[in-house]
Amino acid sequence: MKQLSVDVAVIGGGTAGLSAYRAAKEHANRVVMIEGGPYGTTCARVGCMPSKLLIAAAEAVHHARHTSPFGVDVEGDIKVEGKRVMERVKFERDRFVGFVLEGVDSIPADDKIQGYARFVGDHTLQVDDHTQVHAARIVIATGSRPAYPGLWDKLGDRLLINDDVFDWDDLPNSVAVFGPGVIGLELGQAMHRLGVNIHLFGVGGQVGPLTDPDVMAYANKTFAEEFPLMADARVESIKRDGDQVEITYLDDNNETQTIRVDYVVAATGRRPNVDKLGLEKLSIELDDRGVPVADPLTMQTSLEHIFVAGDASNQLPLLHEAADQGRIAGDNAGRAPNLENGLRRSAISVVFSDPQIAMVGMTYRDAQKRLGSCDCLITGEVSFENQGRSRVMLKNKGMLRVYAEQGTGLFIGAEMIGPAAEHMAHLLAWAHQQQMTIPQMLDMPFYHPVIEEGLRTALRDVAAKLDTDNNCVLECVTCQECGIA
Ligand SMILES: Cc1cc2nc3c(=O)[nH]c(=O)nc-3n(C[C@H](O)[C@H](O)[C@H](O)COP(=O)(O)OP(=O)(O)OC[C@H]3O[C@@H](n4cnc5c(N)ncnc54)[C@H](O)[C@@H]3O)c2cc1C
Ligand SMILES: NC(=O)c1ccc[n+]([C@@H]2O[C@H](COP(=O)([O-])OP(=O)(O)OC[C@H]3O[C@@H](n4cnc5c(N)ncnc54)[C@H](O)[C@@H]3O)[C@@H](O)[C@H]2O)c1
Repeated sequence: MKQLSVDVAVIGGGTAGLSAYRAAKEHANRVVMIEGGPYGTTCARVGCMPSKLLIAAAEAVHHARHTSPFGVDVEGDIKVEGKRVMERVKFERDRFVGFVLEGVDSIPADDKIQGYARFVGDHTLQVDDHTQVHAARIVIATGSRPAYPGLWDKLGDRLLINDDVFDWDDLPNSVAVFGPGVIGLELGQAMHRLGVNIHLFGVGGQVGPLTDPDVMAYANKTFAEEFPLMADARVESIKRDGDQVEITYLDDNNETQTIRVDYVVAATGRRPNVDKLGLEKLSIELDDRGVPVADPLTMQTSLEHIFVAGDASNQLPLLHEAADQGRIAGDNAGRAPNLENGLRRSAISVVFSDPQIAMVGMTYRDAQKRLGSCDCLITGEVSFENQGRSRVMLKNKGMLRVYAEQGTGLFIGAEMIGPAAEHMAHLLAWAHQQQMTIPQMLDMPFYHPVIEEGLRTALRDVAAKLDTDNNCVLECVTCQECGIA
């Protein structure tokens, strides 16, 4: 057994791990990064990038099929060649992975250990059966993996996760996607537009990551008009039938329907990879998902020498968060015991569906919890259905709701589905991080004719409800009865 003593060991060589390794190296002499699987990061290999490549192909065919309302007819059949679609997805994906691998190659060989690590002591990691690493500080950056009901394993090779989709050589005929969350919506809609016969099944009516019931209802209706989406599906059975899967469910009219599909894609959420790390051997505080609880500003856990970052932290499983958290965790693991608070940015998330979905700052659910009970939450909204520029471009589907604090007028969050949501979300996230008020946001320039004029309408709507003499927030935050002391 090889024995190594190091200042910092980083478990995981994904986005968070690479970021942590680089940050720790700024302060500590001996830093190692332990990676059990392939290098290249989840984002580039099987996440953000290949999913957006598939979506780009779907957008191309969708545009080609929807020129007629502009008075433009495309002659002849619009053909999707699945093999060429997947060739481009994989070619471009490999290019992105290649850039990551170049970065990994530039790390000295002595700093990289191949194998899966697990704790065998507070400061000791066992890597496969070949190396023991004794580390003064440790960063857990092990990412996450798809989570789905174990019973589905009986579907064998007909059950797929996102990783498998991006390895297809051709597009299949039919797919049932379970989980209309972020991955399910993005992949499901893209496959549908590329000609795959899809059914998307959810539970409890949840669509995307939204928490605002009005925006969620709009999203549900919009996507269900385009392809079969059962957000509250009553699935009675899922069984393998030869090379297909047979699914029986009750439709909205309570009638039994049976479909046969080539594949089931499980997009039912992801779980942090912390369950096989031997954490039970440590006296570390865990949350209800078994994830080490960490201070979001330092990423330090309840054990002062252990830090956590990226999807493994169960905070915000997004790429830019993984990079930020990795930097903070690595920096502090390197400089310990002199920790520094890192920069945590305003929350922003985007679903690359069409229309796009985006959320900024506090969710509606959290805003309601914090301010709703004492009537201090004011909201404004806009529909994009008659919004000038959106209508010009025939992108006039969607709604945006903004949330603010009564009295102060502080902008606290927004949820939306609509055109250019990725860009609007950035404007809003920047305003949120600058702690701007609704009147300050309305003082900013708005060009004409742009989709952002819709945002201005929503801001004016909330501004009309703002009463700056009202000190209800002050009363609310000290209100013992409503539990917000
Ligand atoms: C289909 C899909 C689309 C997505 N799209 C977006 C998007 O558009 N925008 C966005 O912001 N986010 C997106 N995400 C989320 C984003 O990809 C993740 O938040 C991000 O990649 C997480 O990075 P990470 O470093 O935490 O994990 P990873 O990159 O997964 O790295 C973790 C690494 O740890 C290794 N590992 C695990 N256990 C051990 C162990 N015991 N020992 C050693 N090594 C170990 C793994 O092999 C892995 O390489 C998407 C995710 C998916 C699945
Ligand atoms: N554009 C992006 O930024 C992007 C894209 C993809 C993934 N991601 C990240 O990856 C994470 C995981 O994505 P995800 O889509 O797997 O998770 P998710 O939590 O967004 O969605 C899971 C969905 O599956 C549903 N579900 C759970 N069990 C089910 C069952 N048995 N049958 C049917 N539906 C079921 C849930 O109700 C939920 O709607 C996201 O939270 C996000 O952070 C981000």
